[in-house]
Amino acid sequence: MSGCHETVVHFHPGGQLVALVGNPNCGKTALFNLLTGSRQKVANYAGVTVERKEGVFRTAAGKTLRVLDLPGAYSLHPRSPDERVTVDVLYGRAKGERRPDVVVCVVDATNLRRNLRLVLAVQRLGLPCIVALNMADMAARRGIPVDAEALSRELGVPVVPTVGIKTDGDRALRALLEDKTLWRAPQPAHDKLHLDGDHHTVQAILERLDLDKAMPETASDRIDRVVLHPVAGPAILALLLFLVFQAVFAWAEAPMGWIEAATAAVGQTVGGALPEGVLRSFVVDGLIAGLGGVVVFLPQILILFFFILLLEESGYLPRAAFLLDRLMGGVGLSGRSFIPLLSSFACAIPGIMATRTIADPRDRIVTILLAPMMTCSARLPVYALLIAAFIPSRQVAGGLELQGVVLFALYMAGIFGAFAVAWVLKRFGSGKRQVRTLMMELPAYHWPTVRSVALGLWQRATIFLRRVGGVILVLTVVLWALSSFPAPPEGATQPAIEYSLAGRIGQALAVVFEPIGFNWQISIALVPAMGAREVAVAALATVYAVGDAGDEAGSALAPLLAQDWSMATALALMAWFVFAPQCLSTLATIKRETGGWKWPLVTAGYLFALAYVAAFATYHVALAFGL
Ligand SMILES: Nc1nc2c(ncn2[C@@H]2O[C@H](COP(=O)(O)OP(=O)(O)OP(=O)(O)O)[C@@H](O)[C@H]2O)c(=O)[nH]1
Ligand SMILES: [Mg+2]
Repeated sequence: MSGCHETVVHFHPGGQLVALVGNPNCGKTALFNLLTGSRQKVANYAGVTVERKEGVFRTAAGKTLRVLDLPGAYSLHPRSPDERVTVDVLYGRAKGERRPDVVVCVVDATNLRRNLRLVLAVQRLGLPCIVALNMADMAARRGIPVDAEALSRELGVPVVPTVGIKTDGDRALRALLEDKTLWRAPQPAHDKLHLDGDHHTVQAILERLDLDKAMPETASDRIDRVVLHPVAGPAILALLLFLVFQAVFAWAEAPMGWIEAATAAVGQTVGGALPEGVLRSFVVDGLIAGLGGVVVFLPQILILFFFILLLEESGYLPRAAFLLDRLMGGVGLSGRSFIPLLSSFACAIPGIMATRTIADPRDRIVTILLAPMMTCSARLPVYALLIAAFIPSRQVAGGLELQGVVLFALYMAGIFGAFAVAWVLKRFGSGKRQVRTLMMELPAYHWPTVRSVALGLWQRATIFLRRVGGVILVLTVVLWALSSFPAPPEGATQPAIEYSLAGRIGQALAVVFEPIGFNWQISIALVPAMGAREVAVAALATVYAVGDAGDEAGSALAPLLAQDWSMATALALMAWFVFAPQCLSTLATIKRETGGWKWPLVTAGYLFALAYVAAFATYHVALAFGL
């Protein structure tokens, strides 16, 4: 395509379009999932959805409607990139999307004062509009008597109660969408007053519905008195995080043992059945050693996500953001950056996308730059492998498991690294910035349902196994081939792998990596690990399995490494992985979100530099201590 003139072709797919619009965290995505059978992410904090997502709703009469889930918005004057997505759709400005035929205004029945203002603004657009009075269960439990019919008379549009977390909680909404009279031409735009006027209109409605009284104190308020307490709050947060890391090691031990045993058994059976040769090496050293080496970390990843899901669903996350706002303010970050950074513990990609909720462009860029330093779940296999090989499993001070302590320290290293960079950017960055207080909503706490946690874990397991069967498999096979060919010349004295292509490349790279303590096997493993960090584990497993021709098939990698590397090397490699931006998809996401090559290049450059310096320092300090 030529870039000369800006002709934007708007492609509007057919089918009548329903858009779900509402304040953040009112349950739009929960309803969207019920209506369309999708499984988009639902969690108890504002700003979960940052892109528009489409699904299909089939009416009883067999008609299909296209349904859009949209990011939450407080008003139709967008302040952050995610709100802009919603407002663009409502005005028909979204690229490749037509203007909705019907808007479902989702409102949180326990917070009508704020939610109704957006409804009034949407009504003024003149689009056919209906109201889903969501969280009807919560309102009933709290004794807030919202009368849907009375509200419908006040607003002049249909109002139906819904419960986003109950199967069939969308029944009334479905019935309404079936109603043909809904799909008439747009209503005339209301001529109500704007802004301040809306405030009074809402107040008048609430008074007439007898809903303007002071709310009784809720259970959430009582919990918050402890959780947000200036002393108890941070202590609880620290304890919680610490428990998570202990659990990741303690609980995973047994299931990891099973997977290891199974891998070894498969390796031996298959290895025994195949004749000595290339095919056997491919299956045993390439596939089984490589992939088995990664799959073994599934239990740890699931345990980590189990806790992340609990924190997300319970409503604790915004509290943690609130507690850390002061601390983050000290290094020039706002509490707004907390949730994007925390999401990056799963994976930097959703974390970087979540920065769309940050209104200030400079804050957003800084958060994007820091997100890859948070320890994503792809690093877990690498850390866990090195810890299992080099850190003895024993109790230290007060019954803490040393391996868990080291893992915690690695996570902390990423966080402190990010804070240090943020501080430098604040100190030497351009211009003075005013400090703003964090305005963040604290949603009501609720118990995560077993169903939603189970579903979340299932999704994580599938994502991980798909990675193993996809990118990790491909890269491992490529590495196996490079390590196996060409075969060594006649009368070769060194192990065969040293004559292979991988061996040669590794030895060439080792010149760069030698000062930080990496041998050629590590150097070669780092190359395919640019595609996905876990590949480092599969690659090491393959390189050592191929290189270790005489050894029993399917033997565990950790003891091999423990024999071959010094402690200093292992620690340096851990330090490298804290910082190294070993993930092309993250860099691609940064390019997409910032719209250019500048920021992904800056990110890659400074993180590789940091990684090298950190590994160098770690290696030499460790050597000095005689490790
Ligand atoms: N009790 C109750 N909880 C609900 C209901 N609907 C949704 N929730 C919960 O409310 C929280 C927010 O739901 P989401 O669907 O993620 O909200 P959203 O409006 O899509 O939020 P954003 O994408 O951040 O704008 C989640 O914890 C849901 O489980 C409901 O009707 N009753
Ligand atoms: Mg959502």
